[in-house]
Amino acid sequence: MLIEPEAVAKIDADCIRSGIPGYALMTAAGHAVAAAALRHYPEAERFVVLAGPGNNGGDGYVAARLLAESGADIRVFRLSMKPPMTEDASRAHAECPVEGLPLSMYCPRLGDVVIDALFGAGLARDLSPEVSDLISELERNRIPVLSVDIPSGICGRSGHIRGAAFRAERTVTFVALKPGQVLLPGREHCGEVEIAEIGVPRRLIEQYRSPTRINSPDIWLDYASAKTPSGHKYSHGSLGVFSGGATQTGACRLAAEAGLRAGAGLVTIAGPSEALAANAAHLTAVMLRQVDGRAELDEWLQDRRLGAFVLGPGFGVGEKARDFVLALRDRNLVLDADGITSFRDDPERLFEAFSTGAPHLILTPHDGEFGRLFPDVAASKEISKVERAQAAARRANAIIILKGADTVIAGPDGRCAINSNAPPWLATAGSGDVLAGICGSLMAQGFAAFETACAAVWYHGEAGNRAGKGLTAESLVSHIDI
Ligand SMILES: NC(=O)C1=CN([C@@H]2O[C@H](COP(=O)(O)OP(=O)(O)OC[C@H]3O[C@@H](n4cnc5c(N)ncnc54)[C@H](O)[C@@H]3O)[C@@H](O)[C@H]2O)[C@@H](O)CC1
Ligand SMILES: [K+]
Repeated sequence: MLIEPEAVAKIDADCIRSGIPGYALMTAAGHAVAAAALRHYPEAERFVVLAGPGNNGGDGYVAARLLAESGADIRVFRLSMKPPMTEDASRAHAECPVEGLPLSMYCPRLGDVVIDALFGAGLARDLSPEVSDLISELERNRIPVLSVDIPSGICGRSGHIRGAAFRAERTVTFVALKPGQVLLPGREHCGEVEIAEIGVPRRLIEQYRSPTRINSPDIWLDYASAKTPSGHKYSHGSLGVFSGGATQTGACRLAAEAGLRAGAGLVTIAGPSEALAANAAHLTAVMLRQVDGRAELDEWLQDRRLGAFVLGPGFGVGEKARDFVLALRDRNLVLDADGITSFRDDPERLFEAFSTGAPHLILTPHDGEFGRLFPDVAASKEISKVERAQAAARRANAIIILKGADTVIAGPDGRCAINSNAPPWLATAGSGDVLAGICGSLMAQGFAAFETACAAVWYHGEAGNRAGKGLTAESLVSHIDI
């Protein structure tokens, strides 16, 4: 479950209305931070709490008090020497026996462990040059940082860096993860994340559950494989994959092989006559069909058992792609690579074609392709990757798989998932073709489009983990296991 940073204050207020004082939450938060510091840094020579003006700083003062009580050497440096901005933080400050000094007086030294309690959910603007210089100095001296709630400087909503951000070794967060801890670059700045229970009742948290989730199998649980031993090959789904010309057939074959591995009963590559020989030389279980132009395509489409199509990998950019896509407007379609780029000059033509009915188009752009279809959305730097994908999904009435190390899947109804199981080595040539094939396969097997996209991205990541560091697109296919 994820919660948005804006929900933190609302949860606080609800707790107070339920008779749970804010200071009790802050005390529990401070306990969790102090315990993590002692548990993970037994070798620390001194703990240095950097305290901000709000409740994040308040958590820091509580942790400082507890660490002092445990006998640790502890220093506190304050961003501002004015009284803290909230009642709870003021109380935590008053009860802290360690005198706080101005931040400018802190000289990092070897053996320090920094507890970053400058800003959390309340970060509202870029960090000041003073803080950003300190961050650079800590990095230069390799001083370990434990962040309270979220590394200061990371936006909890988007994962973007506001001017600069701490690079924590560990983060102790409260209640639930925030999107900015799963999206890049925020995820990398958090280090190991620990979610501490601080006594907020589950029913209150549930009310503020974000429609954005971390991608995991419970999203597509309802689609547990319906295969039976007696099942006919068509009942497992029939997938069509379009091939490009004679010299560009590898990509469609990767998608087709991935589609078979992902469980489609029948996979057919449809390509122009000039590509038949190249495809035939490499295929065994995948079927082949000659489809040169629109007439042959229309004839093939008479076969209503074809449950989904993949168009794009190696297809070539141009009018033929546009024409084929429009012919597929009432079918389940995964549009990838060249298929996406073909609509760069007139994306509305694509959106219009798929504008009605339940979403049955999956678009799988990386950032560059995304910018071709949604230039205005891509250009707005303020919005998060989640918000970009959601805006695009609404406009296109499609499921968007916005690829990257933090792939985001969004549907037009606002549902969204952030994927986090992909290893870095998954970013290799042909990897996207494999993903498109898994998507097509699952749609052909009867998964709805959003669940298809979430499952495909996740299984693709799992295959990448199993294939290991030396992964090629071919070995990736052989590790698909659904
Ligand atoms: N319900 C929860 O989840 C709980 C949250 N708690 C803590 O409360 C935090 C949120 O507290 P707040 O809402 O007070 O917010 P913060 O403590 O993150 O910061 C808010 C203050 O910082 C100022 N500020 C924001 N960005 C700045 C910048 N770049 N430079 C200078 N000043 C800046 C704001 O004007 C405001 O005064 C959480 O991150 C967490 O640490 C805990 O105390 C326990 C309960
Ligand atoms: K922080």
